[in-house]
Amino acid sequence: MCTAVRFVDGEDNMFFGRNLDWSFSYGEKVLYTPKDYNYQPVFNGEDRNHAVLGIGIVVDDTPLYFDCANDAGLAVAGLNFPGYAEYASDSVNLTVNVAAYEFPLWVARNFTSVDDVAEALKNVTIVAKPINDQYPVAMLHWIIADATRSIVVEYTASGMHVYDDDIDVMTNQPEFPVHRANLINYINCDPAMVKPVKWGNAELKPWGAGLSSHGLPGDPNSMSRFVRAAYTNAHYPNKEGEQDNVTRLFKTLSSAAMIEGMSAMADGQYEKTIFTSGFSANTMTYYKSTYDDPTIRAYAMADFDASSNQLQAK
Ligand SMILES: C[C@H](CCC(=O)NCCS(=O)(=O)O)[C@H]1CC[C@H]2[C@@H]3[C@H](O)C[C@@H]4C[C@H](O)CC[C@]4(C)[C@H]3C[C@H](O)[C@]12C
Repeated sequence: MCTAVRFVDGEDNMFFGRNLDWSFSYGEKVLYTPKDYNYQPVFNGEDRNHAVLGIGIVVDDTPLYFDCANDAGLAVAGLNFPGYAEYASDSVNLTVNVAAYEFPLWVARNFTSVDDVAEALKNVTIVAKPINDQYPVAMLHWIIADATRSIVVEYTASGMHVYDDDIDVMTNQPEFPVHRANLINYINCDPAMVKPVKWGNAELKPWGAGLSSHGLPGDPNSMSRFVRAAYTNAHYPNKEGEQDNVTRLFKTLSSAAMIEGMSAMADGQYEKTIFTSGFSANTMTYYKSTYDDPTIRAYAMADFDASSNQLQAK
């Protein structure tokens, strides 16, 4: 399972991040695509040359991003959506065709705001074309975020769906509107300290903090993680400065992280949070920690060679 969140600090700097929950790593690294990299979209997509920084692998000299952000502060992450995602089997005339594997790169190379992406998506076909035989098409949906808002993009049998994500969270199946509606089941949850009550002659006193959020789901399934991440993200107090906001980002994501042994996949392998990654538009920096190395490491866009035309990995 995967979880993504977005928030802004008091000065409207966006922070965006995700947990990548899976049973194995693909050997992903922090990957920088300079503006002069020769990106050739597979179909008729454009390249407007924004520099891109994120997490991914390089296949056939193409950066395949799991999540990334660009030099304009626009970020995108792909999360599993099997059983619901259904891309077009071939390109469609008179539309902009984007292969599923290049979708995050196409978004980050071309746009400066969520509004611009949402407008462009009105005429986009996402095509089920694998990059090669080794990597089958991944069935995903995406969250796209900037300093103003986030959207969720789902391409299903009924075509393109773009949802305004006013809760700034995404996980996996089912569709975004189901997650959004399910939150109503938890509107009783609240961080306030519960006051003592009387039931008849008995005085009942809380035995500590936390009772008012009783019922918040603690299990790792996708709908429960959505509720938990939404609750944590919405109630975390505003913070000032880079360090406290990066802490906020990683702590919020840790509330929905998967611990090895909690949940097995169909093949019997346990899912775990392989890595947590995040982007600060405040300092244009990517951050990453892994399951085995929880140290949060920083990768500033400025530390890569912007004048090169070569992909750079760290
Ligand atoms: C497995 C990852 C999603 C994690 C997730 O959402 N887990 C949920 C588990 S569950 O189903 O809900 O149980 C996804 C996110 C991004 C994906 C990768 C990116 O899309 C980039 C390429 C795309 C290629 O088509 C396949 C390899 C790949 C390298 C993908 C492998 C895998 O599908 C990734 C890594």
